[in-house]
Amino acid sequence: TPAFMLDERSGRIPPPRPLQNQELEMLFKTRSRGLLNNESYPESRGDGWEENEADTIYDEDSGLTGALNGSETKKLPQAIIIGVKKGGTRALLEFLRLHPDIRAVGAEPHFFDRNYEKGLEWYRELMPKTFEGQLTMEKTPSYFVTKEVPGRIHAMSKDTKLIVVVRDPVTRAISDYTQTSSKKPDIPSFECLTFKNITANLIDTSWSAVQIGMYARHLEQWLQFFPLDQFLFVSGERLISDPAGEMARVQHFLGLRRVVTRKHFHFNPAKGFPCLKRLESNSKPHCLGKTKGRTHPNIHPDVIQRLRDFYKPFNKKFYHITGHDFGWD
Ligand SMILES: Nc1ncnc2c1ncn2[C@@H]1O[C@H](COP(=O)(O)OS(=O)(=O)O)[C@@H](OP(=O)(O)O)[C@H]1O
Repeated sequence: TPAFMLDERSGRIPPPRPLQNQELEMLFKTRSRGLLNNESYPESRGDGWEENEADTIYDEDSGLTGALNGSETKKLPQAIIIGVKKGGTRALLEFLRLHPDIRAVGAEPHFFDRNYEKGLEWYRELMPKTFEGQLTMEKTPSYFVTKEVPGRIHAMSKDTKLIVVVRDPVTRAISDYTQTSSKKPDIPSFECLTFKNITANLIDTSWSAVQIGMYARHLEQWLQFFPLDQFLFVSGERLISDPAGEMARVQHFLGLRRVVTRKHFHFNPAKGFPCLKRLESNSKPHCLGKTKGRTHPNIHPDVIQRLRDFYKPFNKKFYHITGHDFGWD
């Protein structure tokens, strides 16, 4: 199942009129360029793979509008969703794509962590075309925990707006583990992997599922390059319980009109998550694919408690730095 279909975009195509020969030619060129660009996509697309179908629709639209008035160009992103893995980054990006002033890459480019040697022009080519005044965005959740990334984004533009979707680090770790074990069913239990030495109560901080949740540590790296007011911390929990409220904060932070509102969301009780409504059609709301909102395994309560204790000082520090209590403790 494709995730959110993005044919809201078609609203931006000018009213139909017969195309001149020249325009047809331009249209053809733009489309074939688009195809080549798709081929140059990095192999790694994160696990939001099923959403990429929507991307194709979206790129074709932009080719069409661009050909008709020639004013669209590919720009480097002015805002990036930098993390965190399993925080709700796909949901946030898909919610943002409802906004007419935002265009975003569907796949995760992994430019600043894995493809940096390809250069900024390669990165810019991945971006969708935008009109003046539209924001270009991408999401790659591993940026938040990769130490080279803050300096690299700063070198691209010191004004880049940075969005971090954060989620209770214990649930996040379990979600991360659930994803890994869905691909490698033979891995040891969560309880096993959590500890270096269970009798000594020594948590294995080198296990990425544990390490990613030490948010304060990672944030300190970023704060060496960017001031705090260039970040927006989105609550992954509120993105589920109050998507419109959280989206109001995001749109405000990005300096956008509040277009995405409660009208766009429909809580799907079977899925247990908000799904998106297309306002101009009566079709059913679209939910994210089945890799989003997986059932988590039951983890031994003692292990959960030990992880809670472990994260407590990191969470406290994170609340202190951000000035926001996310309510995980
Ligand atoms: N609307 C909606 N629909 C479905 N899922 C939603 C939604 N909003 C947030 N979430 C939560 O997003 C979690 C996956 O996070 P990410 O998209 O950041 O994961 S990834 O890092 O890109 O793999 C995913 O984690 P799991 O529940 O563990 O699968 C969801 O809890």
